[in-house]
Amino acid sequence: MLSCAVRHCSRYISKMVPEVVFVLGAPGAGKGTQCSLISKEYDFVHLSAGDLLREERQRPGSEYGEMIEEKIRNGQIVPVEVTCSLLHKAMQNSGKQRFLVDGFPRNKDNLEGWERVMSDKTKLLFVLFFECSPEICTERCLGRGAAGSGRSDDNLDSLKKRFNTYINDTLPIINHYDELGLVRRINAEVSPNEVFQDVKVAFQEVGMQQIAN
Ligand SMILES: Nc1ncnc2c1ncn2[C@@H]1O[C@H](COP(=O)(O)OP(=O)(O)O)[C@@H](O)[C@H]1O
Ligand SMILES: Nc1ccn([C@@H]2O[C@H](COP(=O)(O)OP(=O)(O)O)[C@@H](O)[C@H]2O)c(=O)n1
Repeated sequence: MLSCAVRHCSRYISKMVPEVVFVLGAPGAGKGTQCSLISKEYDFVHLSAGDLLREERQRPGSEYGEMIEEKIRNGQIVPVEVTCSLLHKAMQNSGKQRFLVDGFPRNKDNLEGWERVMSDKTKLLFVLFFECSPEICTERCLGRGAAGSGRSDDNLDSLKKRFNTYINDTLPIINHYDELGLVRRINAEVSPNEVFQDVKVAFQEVGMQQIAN
């Protein structure tokens, strides 16, 4: 009886595929701010590709530290092998089932790397796309820098390069998911709270319940 229950249970666990929402938008569109709000009200773990890369850059003995710093400062995208492995490890270490993958996939290399390694292991629920003008985004990133973000890329020189990368490399990825009918567009030019009201509707539409407080 017990062994039967264990067999049944392990079959159930092996069927629980981790669920993922990709969170995309220009630098400063408010991805991190919204992910933090979402993870407080929904059972999702926030995994920021940029934060994971910045942590890896700081990790003593990391073989990738210098390469990551150079890419970040120049607004370029780190090779997917590094980023995907950091995301994969963070997912496994969390022991959780639902993830907001913030700032990924950001170019063709990211997309293909994820498809090679992770797409069979996970289920993509949808792509949350925060739409915000370059002017507002630039102002927000400079504000974040002035407020002491300590980020080596919250300056005008890096921002110009980050926007070029966003337009040339990230928008085609968003268009790819749009063609698959997976993109949920959100106006990110209003206050964080107003943005979050629209975000909640997107989560409700895929059947996600808010966590009772
Ligand atoms: N809706 C908003 N209105 C005004 N400022 C915002 C809004 N969302 C975020 N911010 C601010 O803009 C900056 C960038 O936000 P952040 O969430 O870090 O963006 P991203 O993760 O997309 O780079 C932060 O200083 C944040 O406090
Ligand atoms: N998938 C990713 C995400 C971020 N990054 C790097 O990390 C930088 C900062 O990304 P971020 O998501 O933390 O910040 P924003 O540019 O969205 O404000 C990017 O400009 C890239 O250099 C990357 O290489 N690959």
